[in-house]
Amino acid sequence: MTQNYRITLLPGDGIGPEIMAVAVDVLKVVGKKFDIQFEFQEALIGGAAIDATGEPLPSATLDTCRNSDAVLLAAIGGYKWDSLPSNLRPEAGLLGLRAGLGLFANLRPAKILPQLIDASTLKREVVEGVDIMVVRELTGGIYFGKPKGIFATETGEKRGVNTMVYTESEIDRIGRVAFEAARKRSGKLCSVDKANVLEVSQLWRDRITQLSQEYPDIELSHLYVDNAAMQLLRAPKQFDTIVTGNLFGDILSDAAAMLTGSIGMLPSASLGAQGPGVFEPVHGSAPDIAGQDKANPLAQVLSVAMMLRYGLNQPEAADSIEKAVLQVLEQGDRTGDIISPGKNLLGCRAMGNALILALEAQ
Ligand SMILES: NC(=O)C1=CN([C@@H]2O[C@H](COP(=O)(O)OP(=O)(O)OC[C@H]3O[C@@H](n4cnc5c(N)ncnc54)[C@H](O)[C@@H]3O)[C@@H](O)[C@H]2O)C=CC1
Ligand SMILES: CC(C)CC(=O)C(=O)O
Ligand SMILES: [Mg+2]
Repeated sequence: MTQNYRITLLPGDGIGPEIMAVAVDVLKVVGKKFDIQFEFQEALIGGAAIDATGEPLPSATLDTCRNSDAVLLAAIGGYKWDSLPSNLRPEAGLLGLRAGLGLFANLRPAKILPQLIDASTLKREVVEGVDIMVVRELTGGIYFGKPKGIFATETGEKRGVNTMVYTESEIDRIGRVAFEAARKRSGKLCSVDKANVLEVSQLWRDRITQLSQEYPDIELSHLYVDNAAMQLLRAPKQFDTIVTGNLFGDILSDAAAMLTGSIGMLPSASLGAQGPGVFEPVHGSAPDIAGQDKANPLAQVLSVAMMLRYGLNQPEAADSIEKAVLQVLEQGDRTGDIISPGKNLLGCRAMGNALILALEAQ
């Protein structure tokens, strides 16, 4: 029986529309292959939404997303909107989407693919076999805490303020996601915080430690975030699942990306307790290469695979996409972000075409 899904597409800004076009082509082919019917509805977010409506997240966009089975987001942001007040910037649209859909858990896998071992800036023996899952809290912490703003002091000097806040329940719910993820993987969980300095991190560490009593089969460790950043580059294979707050997870997942060869390879899934998830690359809108057909669409395409696996329960279709990605890499196809002497340098569109051929040939 044909399965029907309504997918909201949020292409956003910069390279967003270029990589989204590839993702949609891939979904159409996968739909035919697995007898899945996708109904696409496109909506505005970020700079594109600001230009059209004056707001980074029009309420119509949130309604469209809520009224769908899954949301596929590319990226938002760009130089054009950088001087707007923070509540009107494209990034506010992204944060509003995450909060509006209650997407507190962001899963960011960083796995080195055998074909890309020599594309990492780290030595082969350091990265070979790396397979990390960063579980990042996504709707709390310093990106959402209050007070926030730029205020004038009594002397008239400006003072910028953001506040890192976590409640016990926010820590517990992301902690549970991470312990469960670790249980499905190798049973090791590392919690990353800054408990030597921040009270919010002391609470984080206490709660995660407390929670570990419910998961006696999971080996829990704790690291301060500065050490964790260093360890990720020194000996990344010591990590399996990492759980951390919003800001630390944002930074550590970009660092983890470079273990895999390029940030253009890393997908993510943003999930809540119920309702549609948002599936999006880890990277941003790459304004430096936008409109030049240079973007790597693979993080977006692998986010489609995460959507099929985690959002729509279509694991075979997800497997098929991941297999096609391995196939194009195996045949030597590379976009310019991946260090690859002697390989076929392709643009975004051509990489998409190669993927389609690989899917059709399966
Ligand atoms: N989820 C989102 O929509 C995110 C949006 N942003 C926004 O994106 C804009 C640019 O931010 P940046 O700090 O430059 O981060 P970025 O991730 O957009 O780019 C960093 C570097 O990686 C390269 N890169 C990123 N994705 C690539 C891809 N798929 N293929 C090839 N190269 C790729 C870029 O060309 C750039 O040199 C900003 O406005 C920022 O706020 C940043 C991160 C996440
Ligand atoms: C614009 C940021 C809030 C988004 C980001 O960097 C991310 O989610 O990785
Ligand atoms: Mg980021």
